[in-house]
Amino acid sequence: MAIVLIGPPAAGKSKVGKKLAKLLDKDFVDTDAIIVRDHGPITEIFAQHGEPHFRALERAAVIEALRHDAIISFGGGAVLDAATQRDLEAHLVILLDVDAESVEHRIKADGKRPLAPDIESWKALVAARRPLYERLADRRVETANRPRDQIAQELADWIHTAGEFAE
Ligand SMILES: Nc1ncnc2c1ncn2[C@@H]1O[C@H](COP(=O)(O)OP(=O)(O)O)[C@@H](O)[C@H]1O
Ligand SMILES: O=C(O)C1=C[C@@H](OP(=O)(O)O)[C@@H](O)[C@H](O)C1
Ligand SMILES: [Mg+2]
Repeated sequence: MAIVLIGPPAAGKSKVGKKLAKLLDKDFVDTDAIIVRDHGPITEIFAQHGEPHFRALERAAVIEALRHDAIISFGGGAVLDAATQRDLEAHLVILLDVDAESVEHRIKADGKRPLAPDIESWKALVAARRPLYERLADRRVETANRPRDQIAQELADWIHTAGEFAE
């Protein structure tokens, strides 16, 4: 079983996932990193081939990632795929969440998300996905105004206590 981090763009899935993997001494896999490794920068994929093509590459990255007994950070839209939604039933799924006010400066700071270049598009994207994120998650963690180390440590403690992650 893998531990999968899902949630809105810039919630911290990639950064917290990496820290969590270190704390649990597990491998770390990021679906966006697989896509970039095999196909180049995400902004270029969106610009040259559009979102449906990106989603197809992302589905393949999800299949590869879920083969690993690892901490896996999904891209924010990976859960839109129906087959991925079904696959997640076999794994521990954690929703890293954040509100619009807190995420605004994070988005401005990196500016590399084609579907959420500004806070208004982020809000619309996340409002549409929120029911899906909540339905798929076994646990939800708020990340606003909290350091990433603290979030990762809380998750590691919970996973150990719950004993839900087979060693
Ligand atoms: N808990 C946090 N507090 C403040 N900034 C954060 C936090 N988590 C992530 N960030 C910042 O938000 C941006 C997105 O983080 P990232 O891990 O790439 O998110 P995701 O993978 O969910 O899109 C980065 O610039 C990161 O430094
Ligand atoms: O929400 C989305 O649709 C996307 C989120 C991004 O990943 P992060 O959630 O890691 O930023 C990346 O996969 C791509 O830009 C599309
Ligand atoms: Mg990410």
